[in-house]
Amino acid sequence: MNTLVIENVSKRYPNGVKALDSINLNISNGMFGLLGANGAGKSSLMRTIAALQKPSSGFIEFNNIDIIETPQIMRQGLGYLPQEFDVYPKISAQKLLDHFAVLKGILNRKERQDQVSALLQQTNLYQHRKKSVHTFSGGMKQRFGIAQALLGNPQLIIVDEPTAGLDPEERHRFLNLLSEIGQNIIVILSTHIVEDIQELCTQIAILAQGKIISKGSPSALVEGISGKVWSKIIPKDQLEEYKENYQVISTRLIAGETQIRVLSDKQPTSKFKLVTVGLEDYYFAQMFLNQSLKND
Ligand SMILES: Nc1ncnc2c1ncn2[C@@H]1O[C@H](COP(=O)(O)OP(=O)(O)OP(=O)(O)O)[C@@H](O)[C@H]1O
Repeated sequence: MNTLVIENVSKRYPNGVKALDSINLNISNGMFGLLGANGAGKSSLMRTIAALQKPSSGFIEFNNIDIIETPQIMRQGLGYLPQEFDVYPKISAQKLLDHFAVLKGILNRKERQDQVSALLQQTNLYQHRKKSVHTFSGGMKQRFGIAQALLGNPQLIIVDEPTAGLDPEERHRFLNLLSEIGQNIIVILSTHIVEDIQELCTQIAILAQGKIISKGSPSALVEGISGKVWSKIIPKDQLEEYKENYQVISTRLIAGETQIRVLSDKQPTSKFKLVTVGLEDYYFAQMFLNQSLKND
């Protein structure tokens, strides 16, 4: 079992932005989802865990090794698929993966060929191995990104917002691949898309303005607000009024009508219907409560 321990990690950039504020997380094998809006600090945390930047304070240990003191250990044992990974020379997928394998220090030719073939198979790209990666679809490129991240058998994989721009089928395929990999190692998936993590991640954390505002198993978190979210269709011009009187956590347009979802221990009025809650409701509720705390 692999373990990643993050204790009191903060990061302030030279321009004064505090991107991470006392982060504490304990992560072991499986898929871990890090959820947060744009600018919440997800990439800052991913880069810090990947030992690509040092935290301003705090402590990170991977399998009992201090990775702030010895970042090279982390960089060697890690697979990282950054947000921007889209620059490919015009050579075949197989050759490019072989090249990445050399960069990862897999110098034995036979070992390299075996790993490259196995990874192309695992990511379902073997039949496309002779094609150049720049001709691949978005989903194929992301799967290629995972193949390169898996070179050298890393025990920790970090994927930063991997599903942006993928169509539903490719997204599904990609997430299933990650979940398969997560059975034996730690996979950290950072995303602002709730559906990406609700079914596949065993543990999640929600990040807002550099702080973890909630963490746990998705089902336990969702259970915590079960029976407390109510919906109502309202005239659009009354939205502000409802926001003043109720804890409106989300608004959506359904078949041209405005539906609000409200957080409340009791049924607000007889016109409100109880909602079967999902992770998205939990996420919106947390964001709402976090914002209310800040406004107080
Ligand atoms: N190298 C940097 N120098 C200065 N500020 C930075 C740097 N990188 C990120 N920031 C700032 O830190 C905050 C968190 O950014 P970060 O990219 O970590 O968030 P994110 O959750 O990954 O967002 P996104 O999904 O938009 O990438 C933002 O205010 C951002 O402008």
